[in-house]
Amino acid sequence: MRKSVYITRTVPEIALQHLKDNGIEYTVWTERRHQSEEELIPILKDYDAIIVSGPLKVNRAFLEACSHLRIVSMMSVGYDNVDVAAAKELGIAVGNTPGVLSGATADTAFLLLLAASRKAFHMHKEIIRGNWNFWDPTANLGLELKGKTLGIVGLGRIGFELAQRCIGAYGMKLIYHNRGTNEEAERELGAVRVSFDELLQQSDVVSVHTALTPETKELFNKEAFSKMKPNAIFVNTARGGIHNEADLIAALENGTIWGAGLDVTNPEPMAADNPLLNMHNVAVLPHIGSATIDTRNAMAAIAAKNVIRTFEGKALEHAVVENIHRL
Ligand SMILES: NC(=O)c1ccc[n+]([C@@H]2O[C@H](COP(=O)([O-])OP(=O)(O)OC[C@H]3O[C@@H](n4cnc5c(N)ncnc54)[C@H](O)[C@@H]3O)[C@@H](O)[C@H]2O)c1
Ligand SMILES: O=C(O)[C@H](O)CO
Repeated sequence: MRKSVYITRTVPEIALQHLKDNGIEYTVWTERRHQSEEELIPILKDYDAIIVSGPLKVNRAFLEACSHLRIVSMMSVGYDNVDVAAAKELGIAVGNTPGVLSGATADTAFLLLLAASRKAFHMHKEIIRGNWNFWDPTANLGLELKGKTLGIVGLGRIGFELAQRCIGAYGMKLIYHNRGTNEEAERELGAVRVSFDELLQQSDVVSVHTALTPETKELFNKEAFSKMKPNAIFVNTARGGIHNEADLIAALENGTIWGAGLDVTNPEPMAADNPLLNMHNVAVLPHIGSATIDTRNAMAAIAAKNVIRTFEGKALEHAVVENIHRL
């Protein structure tokens, strides 16, 4: 049986090597733009599988048009752009790449937290413009993190690694809000589970690490920001849809909260004139949470192995929708 996979963006070589070693034909879309669903659907008629990197809407309509696919292999841990119920109904496996990217993404959250707390990105821009305002005792002042309270909404793999960094570096106290109890974090990091409102009220840093779901969509809105401390920093490395961007801008402009660090925005990319890009206490990155050489290699390898295992009729390395019905 012919086995072929379409890969929506250039991926690390290790993925291609795994596919070659297993006799799987592949095509890589090498242009530096994401193809639309409309462009992809006719192309995919000639393929048995797809490796997805990017914001492709793998919704019911897309899956129904491509119901011959054996697997949608996500090169990401997040799968909020996939209609999982439709994939299950149609018998299409869905794989993802959890765990291997937790450290790199936690590093990005930590970087954004530090950058926002010390206005680092703003001052970097000022230097480029030739504005060196140094040794001014009352200018460029930031916030310190030592002994402060870190509140994590969605304390899973990435949140745990961020907490380790904040506790190790600054002895921060950890509170969290989750659907369930994270016993490991309570035991190893002294985490205390609180309600969402208690977390907003008590935290000096609020970092969100849930998936984007109907429950978390715009969870951080005007009401949520209004409950936070005026010197609090909001960090989002999860998904831009979890915050309402207009409400975030207003909260920062009004001094409702102190600063923000964002690896994800709503929408992506954000407009070049977005006020967040010119705020002193805000650090923005273009969704690079997992973008290290090691991590992207590891993600690419899992994405390829999930395809290979599907063609072999084996359980996926990491499954959102298992291909078990094919065994
Ligand atoms: N910026 C990036 O490049 C990047 C990289 C990796 C992951 N992400 C995002 O980070 C998310 C988290 O990844 P992870 O591997 O840590 O996931 P995870 O599943 O290990 O952790 C998520 C946690 O959120 C909790 N949760 C889910 N819904 C909740 C709700 N409504 N209220 C409170 N808690 C809730 C879960 O119980 C879980 O503990 C991903 O879904 C993805 O969207 C972004
Ligand atoms: O979910 C993930 O893995 C990252 O956001 C990359 O899309």
